[in-house]
Amino acid sequence: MASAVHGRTRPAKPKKQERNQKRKRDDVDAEKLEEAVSELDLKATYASFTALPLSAPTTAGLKAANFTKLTDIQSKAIPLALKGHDILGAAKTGSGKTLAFLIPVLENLYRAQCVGADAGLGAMIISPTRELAIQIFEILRTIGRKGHMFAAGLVIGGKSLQEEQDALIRMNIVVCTPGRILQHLSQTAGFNVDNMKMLVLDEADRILDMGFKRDLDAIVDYLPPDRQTLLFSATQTKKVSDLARLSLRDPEYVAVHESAASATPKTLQQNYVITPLPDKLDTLWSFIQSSKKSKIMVFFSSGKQVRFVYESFRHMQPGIPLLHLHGRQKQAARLEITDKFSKAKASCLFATDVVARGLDFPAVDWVVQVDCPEDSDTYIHRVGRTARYERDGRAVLFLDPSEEEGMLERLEQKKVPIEKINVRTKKQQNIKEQMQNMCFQDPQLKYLGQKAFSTYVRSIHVQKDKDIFKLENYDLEGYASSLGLPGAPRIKFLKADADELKKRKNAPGEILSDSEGDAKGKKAVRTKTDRMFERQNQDVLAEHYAKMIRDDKDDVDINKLDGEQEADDDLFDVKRRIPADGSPNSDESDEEADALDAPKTVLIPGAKEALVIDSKRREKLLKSKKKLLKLKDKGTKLVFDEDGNAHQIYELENEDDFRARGEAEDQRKKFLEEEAERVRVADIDDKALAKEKRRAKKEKRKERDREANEENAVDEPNEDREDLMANFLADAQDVSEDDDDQSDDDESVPHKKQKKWFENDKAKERTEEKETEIETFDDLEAAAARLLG
Ligand SMILES: Nc1ncnc2c1ncn2[C@@H]1O[C@H](COP(=O)(O)OP(=O)(O)OP(=O)(O)O)[C@@H](O)[C@H]1O
Repeated sequence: MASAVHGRTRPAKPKKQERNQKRKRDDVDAEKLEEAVSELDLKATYASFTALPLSAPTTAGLKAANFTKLTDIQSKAIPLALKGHDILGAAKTGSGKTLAFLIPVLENLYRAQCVGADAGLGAMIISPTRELAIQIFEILRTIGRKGHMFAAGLVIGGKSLQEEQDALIRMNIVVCTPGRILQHLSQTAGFNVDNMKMLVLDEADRILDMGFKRDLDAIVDYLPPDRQTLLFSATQTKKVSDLARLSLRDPEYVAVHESAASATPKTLQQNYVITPLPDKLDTLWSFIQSSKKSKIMVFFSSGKQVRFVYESFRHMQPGIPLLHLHGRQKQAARLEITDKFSKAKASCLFATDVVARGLDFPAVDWVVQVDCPEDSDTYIHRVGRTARYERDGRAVLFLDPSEEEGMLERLEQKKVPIEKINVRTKKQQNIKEQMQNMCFQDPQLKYLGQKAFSTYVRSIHVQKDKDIFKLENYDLEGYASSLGLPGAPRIKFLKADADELKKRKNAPGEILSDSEGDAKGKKAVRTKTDRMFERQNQDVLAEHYAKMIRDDKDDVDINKLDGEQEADDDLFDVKRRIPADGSPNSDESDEEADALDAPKTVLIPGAKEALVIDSKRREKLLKSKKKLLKLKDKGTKLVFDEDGNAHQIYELENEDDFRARGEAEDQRKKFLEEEAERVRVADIDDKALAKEKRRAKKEKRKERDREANEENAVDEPNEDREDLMANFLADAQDVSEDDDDQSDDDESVPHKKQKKWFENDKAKERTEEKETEIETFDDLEAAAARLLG
């Protein structure tokens, strides 16, 4: 079989004459096979591949790969599919569904002689993830390599569109992801799907759900309606709406395990442990410590958690190789990790649901679900990464006490047998202090912890099944502390969630800021802890802003970031000095850290009273002359006469002297007249002076404008400035917003322009004056943004 991987074609090229001879043989074979297939008895049970009317190349390929006996789903689905039926195939995880659709694809195209560039695309196999598409493609190559002439390819993105386009127009079979194939359907000239005979959706329920709905509907619009459609999944449904969307023709529902006692493999042992959210990492660490010789997959609900736990556990040297995988890593890194994990004997892979479905890692011993899955289907797919094809496997689910009842009910409805177990107290280790120390010493890690916290909280917030996930039931303060954070980060929810938020206004800890309240401009009450937290994270946020202008992607190694930060340290130190002990958290202005052991009393010269020194802040005050002046007595202003005698500014005149000068009333009148005249004269002078000053100022301003105009004549157009600033600030302010998890992943603010336009020297001077005091979160953002300038 010719194969085009990522757009590069690697044909196994027989000579032309040989090819023609082979074609003739295949034609004859195809006719015979057609006859044999039409005679297939659908009621019979086919135990071995040799019992099926399969082409010589497929039979040889299966044999070479040591596939001899059919699994249940293969035995039921393959004969139907060979006969051209549409199929809804449902069977447990690891039961061999991939061959159940790949064999019919090869065979049906072979019999139809849909081979060569002229034949166009014969079959499209869609997978929800790139990893799964690659795996399917590899199996297709394995069983197709013994003499099939099809051009098969993988179209999953991550490579140049042009390369893929060139290969795609020659393909007979394509394995693809929905987004990328849709792009080609709409953009690739010469990509002909008019003769397409088969459409296969692996993990069909996933591809049919909301996430892919638009892509899939658009793809189907391009495809010929008279094709054969095969849908497979371990959690397949017969939803009528889906059948209509795909215009299935009398589909056969093949659900081999429907009558089974459980929806999961018999060889899988499933347990759950009740682990309050703040203890989850302790339990996970303890588990890993006691399973160092095993191959383990650990599931989390977000990539941020995966990264944080991976980085922090790595620091703690668990004694087992750790790997991590999530959707925001580069494709090459993802492939390398899946490859490493496949080959590993003992290893622990932290992952998101990107590897929950379909992936066939050999010999996984344990699946651990640290974060409760969103529904029972996700649970089934996750645990299905172990106990595959008759092997044993174990799975353990961590449940917060509040999740227990709801989740167990859902699992029971889906026929998932699961039993409670407890962690041995002797084996349970407590790593909270270590986590805190690590976050304390490493702002990068603390930053990741904050992101992990906020993505977790958001993931709970958006969960649909509120019988399981009720945000107010979780101990979020405790959770933050277990991640090593000094307090629970404040989290903004989207405005659309306002109703939900209203219900949770009285949630414990008051850590959730009400976006509705924010929208109305109401200022939330900031507690002492809030202020402390905001201050303690200035380094981290500043680094985050810095990262926004770096071409950094999410999978950047944290050690590398550390290295990069070293170079930037001076810059950040100016704004926020790390105390001598090196601890970024021991900010002198933190109220908590402010208290002294015992108050002292100090006498300040000239002060009206003794000063009690009961805090570090007051102690610091002693060192500032300017501030001390405020406490001192103001003193008395005296004037000296020509003889050097001191007088008060206003001294009472001797009464006799006063009377000698005439009547008091006359003296008053005279005084008023003289003063009025003096004021009038002074007024004229003042006005002249003010006029002169205004003129000079105007002159100066004109001069400045002239200079600025000259500069602008050689610079970039002025109007860009405001836009750039607005764009940059809009991005920078989104620190606590995540979700998408994208804020620190897709930073692409143009560095050069920002630097150039962010602020001029004058503005810098002005802002530097202002930036000494950082009181609010806005101040903090502004300060961090200024650092970038
Ligand atoms: N007929 C067979 N004989 C021997 N091994 C088989 C056979 N069919 C499949 N397998 C093996 O069983 C394992 C699971 O197969 P496959 O990945 O197709 O399962 P699946 O049902 O698609 O699982 P999931 O629902 O998780 O996607 C693979 O390692 C595969 O090589």
